[in-house]
Amino acid sequence: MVRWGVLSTGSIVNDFVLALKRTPDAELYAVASRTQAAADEFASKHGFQRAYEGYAALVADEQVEIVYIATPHAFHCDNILMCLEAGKHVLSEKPMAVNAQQTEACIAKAKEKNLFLMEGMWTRFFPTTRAVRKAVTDGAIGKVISVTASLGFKSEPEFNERLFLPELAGGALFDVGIYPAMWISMVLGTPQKVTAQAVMTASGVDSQTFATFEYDNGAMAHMQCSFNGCLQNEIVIVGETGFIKVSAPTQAPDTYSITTRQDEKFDPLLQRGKTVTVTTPLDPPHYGEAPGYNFVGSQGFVYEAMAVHEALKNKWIEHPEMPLAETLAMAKIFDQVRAQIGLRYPWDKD
Ligand SMILES: NC(=O)C1=CN([C@@H]2O[C@H](COP(=O)(O)OP(=O)(O)OC[C@H]3O[C@@H](n4cnc5c(N)ncnc54)[C@H](OP(=O)(O)O)[C@@H]3O)[C@@H](O)[C@H]2O)C=CC1
Ligand SMILES: O=C1OC[C@@H](O)[C@H](O)[C@H]1O
Repeated sequence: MVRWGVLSTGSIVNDFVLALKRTPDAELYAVASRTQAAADEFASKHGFQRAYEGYAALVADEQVEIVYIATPHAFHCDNILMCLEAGKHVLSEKPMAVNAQQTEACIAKAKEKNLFLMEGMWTRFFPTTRAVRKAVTDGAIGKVISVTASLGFKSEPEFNERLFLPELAGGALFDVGIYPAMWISMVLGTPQKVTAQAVMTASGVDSQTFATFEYDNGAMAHMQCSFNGCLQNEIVIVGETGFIKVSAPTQAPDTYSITTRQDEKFDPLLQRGKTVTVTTPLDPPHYGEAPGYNFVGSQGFVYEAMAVHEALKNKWIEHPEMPLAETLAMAKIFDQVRAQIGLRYPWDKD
């Protein structure tokens, strides 16, 4: 069994824990909150054995093997370092940290302590994502020339204040932009050049950011994220001999289609070819019909939790499907995007 501890009692921890209950070999051991009352309530709702006031108290518990961190973005780095220092493996919600310098510090500490660390890019472990990655790697659509990826929804401070507060590292880029950015990164790797534009809120975070990634091999990608409205929420990967579309919700995908040249009659201008659509239903299968979850597709956290268990069993300090180098590379790209769009947080130096 893997003894899990979770930091915070917020919206996503609820969903993660519901999925953990369905993950083989997961033991819901401890929860910590800023207040004892919230920790107690969460523990009794979900059946945790220990409930702690303060994150440090949970981290001091020797029985905890791995900690799932789901605090606001601004605290991830401190939380991760505290856990690693105490000898705990860590799964941190996205983004791992709020700039490249912090991300580097977290990765260095994990390596120093020989402990597992991963940014919670749960999308990576869905069967659909894995199938798309394999199709691209196997050359099903030929050399990739472009990726367009978007994720956006209408949000207001009333929905969740943290999304709009600079002191919590709010903004669309970190909250949702990281999903399309990581889809692009999975397919094309790290871009050589990035150009970005944004719409800013009165509170000083980005409510919408669009960025273009350019690659030395001639490929290009476009990333869109928004709190101002529902974007297409689709991934389109175009290769020289076909294309792949991943349907919404692309952060928790269950469906993709692949269109390839069927034969000599393929007409590129008509975009017709042989299209195969593949759906891998979640369990429970339907979006919006998973009782108790706050977010669509959260049943799919099982895949991420299983990947973490696989890593721990094999004594890996990182998972090959969401490697630390990729997290760091994207943190560096996001530093550039933030500089270009003027997204500054209180701790940023001039
Ligand atoms: N993978 C996914 O699908 C999703 C991932 N996320 C990620 O999860 C993380 C948390 O998001 P979410 O659950 O929506 O956030 P919430 O605002 O719902 O919860 C955050 C929790 O962090 C704790 N916290 C500690 N310090 C503060 C502070 N100063 N202000 C507010 N809360 C604080 C609180 O728990 P307590 O009081 O118990 O200590 C709070 O409940 C983020 O990294 C986010 O990007 C979010 C949604 C979906
Ligand atoms: O990761 C996330 O996915 C769903 C969004 O609603 C949420 O704000 C974000 O943190």
